[in-house]
Amino acid sequence: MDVEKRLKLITRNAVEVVTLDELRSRLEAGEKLRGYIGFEPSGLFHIGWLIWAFKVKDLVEAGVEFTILEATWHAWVNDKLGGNMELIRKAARHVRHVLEAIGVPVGKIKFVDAEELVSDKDYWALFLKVAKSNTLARVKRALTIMGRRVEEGEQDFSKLIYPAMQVTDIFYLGVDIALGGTDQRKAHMLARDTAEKLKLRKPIAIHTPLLTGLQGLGRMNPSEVDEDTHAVEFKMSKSKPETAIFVFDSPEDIARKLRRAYCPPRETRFNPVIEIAKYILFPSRPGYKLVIERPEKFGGGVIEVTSPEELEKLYQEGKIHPLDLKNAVARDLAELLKPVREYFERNEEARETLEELKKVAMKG
Ligand SMILES: Nc1ncnc2c1ncn2[C@@H]1O[C@H](COP(=O)(O)OP(=O)(O)OP(=O)(O)O)[C@@H](O)[C@H]1O
Ligand SMILES: N[C@@H](Cc1ccc(O)cc1)C(=O)O
Repeated sequence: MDVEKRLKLITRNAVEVVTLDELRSRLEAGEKLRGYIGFEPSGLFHIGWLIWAFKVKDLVEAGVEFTILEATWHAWVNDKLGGNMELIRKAARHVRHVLEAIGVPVGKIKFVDAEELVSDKDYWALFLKVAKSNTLARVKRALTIMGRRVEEGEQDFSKLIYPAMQVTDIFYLGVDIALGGTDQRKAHMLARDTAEKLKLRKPIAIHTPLLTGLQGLGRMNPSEVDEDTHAVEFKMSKSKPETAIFVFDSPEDIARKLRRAYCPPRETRFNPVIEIAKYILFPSRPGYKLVIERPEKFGGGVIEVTSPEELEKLYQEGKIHPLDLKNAVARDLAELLKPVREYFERNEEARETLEELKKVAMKG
């Protein structure tokens, strides 16, 4: 694959690449690129995670050597699953099953448990170097990468070391590319600045969009919501199961959840139904068309939408009714997730892990 093709594949559907020039020059130099993403194994796989999972697929296809970090210790620091490591590890296995079910080439990916990193004293030596290169104020500003407001992050001291651990992960794994949703930007910027101070190579950051939870913004006005507030309060999150569609949900559950979802007429900003189409359905395969049917009593007919831009335009002009949009999105999302449901039916171990996690995770 030539450089332009690889570049296109690596960057498509991403919100930003920091920086594109660095990525291009490393590709042009013919370097073997290594990338990673970390996640906190602490619950069930929601559809927001498909966005980064599709990007992992693109990166592997573009020849990037990829590692997935199961951030078990970070989940502990972040009070997930009551710090129960056995459950945290099960949650990590659940994610691996889902990735396999949606066609991410897990055989070509290296999975690393954070336990491995922290059992090496070199990791902690590196951690101290990272910590020494940064002020407490700077680290505090990055606390939103844990999905918490800064004040919450100060509740117990362990949380203050989380951002420096995440930066240390990047250097310890020696990756060129750090992938994550836009809520991870502060960790990646901290890593880039720290790299400069420690004379290490700056990681390139690739950020994918964040899917808004089904509750939307509630009574907030979209123009009043900044990126941090959106990430902490309104993104779809496994810690708030009522806001999420899970990848193993039945078509009926998907339809029911979407019928109740926030979807104000003509408003596309932070509209989760529009975003599911834009970030998940359109990128899911080339040539995808969203076919929206209008009931007979409202004049009938079918609208075929061929791009996210067209969808946004038609919706803003009031040419698509929210309920018709919800029905079309529910139908195609259920179809997209069929292989996941089938995988969980077939694979007993995956099903058992899922059932166990459901019991704990659904309690919130
Ligand atoms: N709603 C979302 N849409 C897209 N990406 C997401 C979403 N939520 C999390 N991510 C991405 O998934 C990765 C793992 O995030 P994380 O473990 O914090 O998930 P989470 O669902 O927010 O969990 P929690 O509720 O426990 O904070 C990160 O790169 C993050 O940016
Ligand atoms: N902070 C990330 C999880 C993570 C942890 C460690 C890492 O090295 C990378 C990512 C999140 O909450 O989504």
